[in-house]
Amino acid sequence: MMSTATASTTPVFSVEGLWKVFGPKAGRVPADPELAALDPAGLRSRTGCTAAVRDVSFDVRKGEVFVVMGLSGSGKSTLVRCLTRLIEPTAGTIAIDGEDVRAMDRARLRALRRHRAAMVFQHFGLLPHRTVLDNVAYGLEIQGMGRAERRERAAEVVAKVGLEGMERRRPAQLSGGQRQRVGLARALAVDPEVLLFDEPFSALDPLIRRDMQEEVVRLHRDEGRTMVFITHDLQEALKLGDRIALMRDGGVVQLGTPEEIVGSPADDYVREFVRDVPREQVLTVRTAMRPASSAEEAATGPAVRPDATVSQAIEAVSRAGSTARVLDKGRCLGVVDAAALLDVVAGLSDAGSRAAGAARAGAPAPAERRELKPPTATTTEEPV
Ligand SMILES: Nc1ncnc2c1ncn2[C@@H]1O[C@H](COP(=O)(O)OP(=O)(O)OP(=O)(O)O)[C@@H](O)[C@H]1O
Repeated sequence: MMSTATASTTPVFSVEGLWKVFGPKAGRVPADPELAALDPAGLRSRTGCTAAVRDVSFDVRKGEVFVVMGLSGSGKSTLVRCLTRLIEPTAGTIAIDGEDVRAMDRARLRALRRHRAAMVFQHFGLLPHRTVLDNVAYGLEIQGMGRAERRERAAEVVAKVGLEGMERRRPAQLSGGQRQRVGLARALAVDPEVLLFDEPFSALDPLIRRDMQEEVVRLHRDEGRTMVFITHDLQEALKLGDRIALMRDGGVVQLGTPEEIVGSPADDYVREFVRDVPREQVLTVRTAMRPASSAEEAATGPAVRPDATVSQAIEAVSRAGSTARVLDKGRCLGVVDAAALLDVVAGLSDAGSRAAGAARAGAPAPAERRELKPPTATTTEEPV
């Protein structure tokens, strides 16, 4: 998504050294370095325990979509349920807006789940005998809001998620996608600070799934809502995530933007995970950019934005038949040419190989290149 620049760095959730261990005397596992270092099979045979979340630390920043991705059993649901203590953590700290979640009493926890961090589940959790409107109003009802006011508020949210006209239907009279919209509307109705999604779209057929993903993108763009989104689907993660935490065996193997995960995988596991991703659709032109070689090159050719994908730049370069300029607020940051863009598609563009290529050609390595001041040019043109 393009919204990273607008997300501030204030954390909504701040998680440090979090563990969730299932099994007998679970608490001894994080406390004992020898047990904590065992692999899943070793831990199970020594202790009978499973570390569903092992020593995980991250922040969820205000306004971002934070995706937790990983294969089945990697610990995604357990991790996200620990955030509001739907599952009780074994060790570590969790704060929401600086407040210690593990120190909250029952009343405070209830308020956290009702007002501050609402969960949207895969299986909707709708009440079958209630209408759409009353399902959406449910969260407001348990907050103690009066009937007229909550129905008015619910009607607004129902319209917002595209269910206008269906207010009086019951869940059984809706399609899967429509039911998921009701679930989403119910979470939104309480106007939570953060929305937590547990694989909400995995049961939907692909077209409806895409609709719902776009709904999430729209909500994020229009309302700047903070979201934590669990998925095992890489495409979904790349599409929705400002940042992605990739989990394996309870740990986070890499945390980064889609571009960082696809462009600089942390290890072979991540590399294998992202192998089939069309790189040009995820990596931005910054990956392929070099300083303009002349004032003329900085002043001519089609313009692209710094967050344009390589694929968009390829289109611009092909149409124009020339190098494209990367423009940010009228300033030329650098240029991209067809050869560098093709390198990205071919997977030859990671920092290591570019540095090696540059050294072979006797040119400065990328890190040094950034020191060079490219010729700048100002223009009023609108980049693609
Ligand atoms: N209540 C439990 N008791 C024992 N083990 C559990 C319990 N809940 C989860 N686990 C184990 O913890 C690990 C992580 O499970 P979790 O459900 O968090 O994974 P997930 O990534 O969300 O998987 P999925 O995508 O299949 O939902 C798994 O090995 C699972 O078997």
